[in-house]
Amino acid sequence: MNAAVFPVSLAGRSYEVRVGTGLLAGLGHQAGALLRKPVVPVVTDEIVASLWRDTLDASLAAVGKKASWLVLPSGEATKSWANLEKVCDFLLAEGVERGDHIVALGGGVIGDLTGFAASVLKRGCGFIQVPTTLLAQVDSSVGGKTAINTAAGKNLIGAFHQPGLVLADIDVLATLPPRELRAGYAEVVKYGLIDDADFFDWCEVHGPDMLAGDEELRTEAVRRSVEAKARVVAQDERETTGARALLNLGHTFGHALEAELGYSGRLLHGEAVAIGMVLAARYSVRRGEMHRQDAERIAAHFRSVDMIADVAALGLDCDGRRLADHMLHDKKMDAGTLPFLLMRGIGKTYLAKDVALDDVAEFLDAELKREV
Ligand SMILES: NC(=O)c1ccc[n+]([C@@H]2O[C@H](COP(=O)([O-])OP(=O)(O)OC[C@H]3O[C@@H](n4cnc5c(N)ncnc54)[C@H](O)[C@@H]3O)[C@@H](O)[C@H]2O)c1
Ligand SMILES: O=C(O)C(=O)C[C@@H](O)[C@H](O)[C@H](O)COP(=O)(O)O
Ligand SMILES: [Zn+2]
Repeated sequence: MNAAVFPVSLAGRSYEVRVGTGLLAGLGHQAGALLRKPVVPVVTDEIVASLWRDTLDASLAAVGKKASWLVLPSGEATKSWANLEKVCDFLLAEGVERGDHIVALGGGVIGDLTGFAASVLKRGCGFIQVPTTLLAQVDSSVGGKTAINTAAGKNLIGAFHQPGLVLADIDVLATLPPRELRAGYAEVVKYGLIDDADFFDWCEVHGPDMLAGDEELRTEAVRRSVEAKARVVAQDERETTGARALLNLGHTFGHALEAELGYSGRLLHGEAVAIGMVLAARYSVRRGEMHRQDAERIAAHFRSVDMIADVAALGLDCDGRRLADHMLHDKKMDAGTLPFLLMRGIGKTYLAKDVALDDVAEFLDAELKREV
């Protein structure tokens, strides 16, 4: 076992994010006293269960415990009211008490859903995030945003509820399909675009090898991302000062694309965010705030790792107004105005409060027709 530890420090509380290898196999020891009872409720999805269930069972057996499993379907549609009920009923049947910690083993879908269930179960019980996708390791398992989707939009029902521990095991990424790795990579690149131009340079140099499987580079990508996220969350846990909103770069555009496609799996969250960040950059160019070369450098980087950079390439059957209308549900909406994360350059993201949605709709019309 080999791990680095990153504390997430919040007002009066903190928890550890451990990044390394052998963490799932050592989960029983890693979680220690957080697991108070002989039976540990674990929520996961079908694909993760087929690959990693035995490893977790063995890790609990090593400390004289056993898992009780709830296995849900894989995919974004699982973040639903119906599954929230299922998880809560499962936890109640397992007799979970407030002081217990349940385990979320999976990607962002399982982490968001299980974390939300933990936030409402008896008004809040503990949970341990064991993220198994790159996206969940670099982003969703850290920071306590939990949620489900509704017909009206992404993550509209949820809570801030921090985990008691996060175990990001690089070993489990070995079974992740390339498309899922690339989707998670978008959130890695995001940290460079927000406020760390050197990290964006690192991504340009090392991103392809990291995606191809280099374990040291994967560890470095996860560590740097977790450090960046922990720093932001410590400043603004509940997204009230504007600091945490920076983590939403590309998401207003991206969530609109996900909503338009109905969480069908045609576009993964990270894929939508990659296109969304290119749109944010190009919209910043339109406002005269960013050099066109910088925006196109971002698009070129995503293309270089076989990701879609241009919304036009999706061939959507909608106009800019329709996408802009999805944005009316964005949680950043404040007194009828929607703040946007825009860029003054790579690593220079800021929250703009003077954006007119009509102008965004017009911009999107042009982007939807861009020649690609
Ligand atoms: N809470 C947050 O701060 C936050 C941050 C970013 C994203 N999110 C949310 O996270 C979700 C996306 O997460 P995701 O990309 O992890 O998707 P996901 O959870 O659907 O996982 C992606 C796919 O990979 C499979 N999988 C997971 N681990 C695997 C492994 N080790 N080997 C093989 N297959 C594996 C899953 O079964 C699934 O099919 C979205 O709902 C998004 O809104 C939340
Ligand atoms: O942690 C955050 O804050 C983020 O915004 C991280 C995002 O990558 C993530 O997709 C988040 O769930 C989006 O939040 P939302 O508030 O726009 O639903
Ligand atoms: Zn995201």
